[in-house]
Amino acid sequence: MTLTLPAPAKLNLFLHIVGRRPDGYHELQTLFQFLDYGDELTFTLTPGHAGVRLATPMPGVPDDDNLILRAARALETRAGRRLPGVTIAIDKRLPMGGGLGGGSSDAATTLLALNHLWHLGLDLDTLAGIGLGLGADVPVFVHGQAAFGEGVGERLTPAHPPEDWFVVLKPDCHINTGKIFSEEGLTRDTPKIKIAPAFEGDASRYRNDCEDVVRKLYPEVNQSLEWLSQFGPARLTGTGACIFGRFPTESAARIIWESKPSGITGFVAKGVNLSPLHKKLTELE
Ligand SMILES: C[C@](O)(CO)[C@H](O)COP(=O)(O)OP(=O)(O)OC[C@H]1O[C@@H](n2ccc(N)nc2=O)[C@H](O)[C@@H]1O
Ligand SMILES: Nc1ncnc2c1ncn2[C@@H]1O[C@H](COP(=O)(O)OP(=O)(O)OP(=O)(O)O)[C@@H](O)[C@H]1O
Repeated sequence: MTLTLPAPAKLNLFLHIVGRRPDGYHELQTLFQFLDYGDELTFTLTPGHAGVRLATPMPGVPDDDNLILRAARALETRAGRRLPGVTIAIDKRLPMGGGLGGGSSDAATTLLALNHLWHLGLDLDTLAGIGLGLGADVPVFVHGQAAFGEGVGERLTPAHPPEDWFVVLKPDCHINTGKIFSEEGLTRDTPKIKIAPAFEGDASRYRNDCEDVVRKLYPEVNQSLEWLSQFGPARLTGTGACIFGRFPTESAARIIWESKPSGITGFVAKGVNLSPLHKKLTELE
């Protein structure tokens, strides 16, 4: 049996750092929305062969560190019994370390796919709990609904931001999340907002507290933000390196995309409040 499922990107439409936990992790307030663009994972049951293996290893990521295998193993441990073998092939489209949550999304898709194929019957809260052990962004991908995130992003309240179109640009640099969170100059004391539906539709109030530090350290990001800002508000997602601009229609987004400076990669995609993963799983039922 074979199952092919999407692992979509996320955007942090805004990202406020509101404090720091005793363990050093930063407390955030963020608005997550999914994009109808991402990786694609194909799961094939191999009952004759025990174990989980990757059919397409990822350059630069040893298999044992790959969040896909780590998610599968965490699920096996939770099940506490021998499960049919599975081979996982990956069509990797999301840039790594881009702030689009690619690795976390791959992990969430793996948790949901194997829960289905292995007939484990675990609910989304349980899967999100397992996912949180793999990364702070995994729970939102497991739940599959646009959401306000608090804590490190694991306390989620469903949200309904406008489903606009985005130009996403990937400046030519790699940003390590841990490095940004350890920068001295990072804003860490943004006052907590009372999370209100009025805030989610008001894009003029969206801000990313990592942006100033990232602009200073990575001139490529600064230049891309300056360029995209000519056409409307442009923001960093996560700790970067990707940035996004919001447009009301696909054609408006494509016109800007076509005129981007040479040497910048990226894509055009629609913001969606139901994850394409959950849409596909519902269609399978
Ligand atoms: C920036 C976001 O993408 C926003 O959605 C996420 O908070 C990042 O979450 P993530 O990718 O799971 O982050 P990780 O790769 O686990 O974090 C790497 C490092 O960044 C720091 N880190 C991360 C998240 C957080 N809320 N506070 C932190 O201080 C920690 O030192 C951690 O060891
Ligand atoms: N399946 C995977 N896909 C991508 N990266 C992975 C995967 N498994 C492990 N990694 C590791 O995780 C790191 C971060 O990758 P990812 O693409 O999730 O970053 P990101 O988009 O910045 O995520 P976030 O927004 O959650 O910080 C990579 O540099 C890589 O070493």
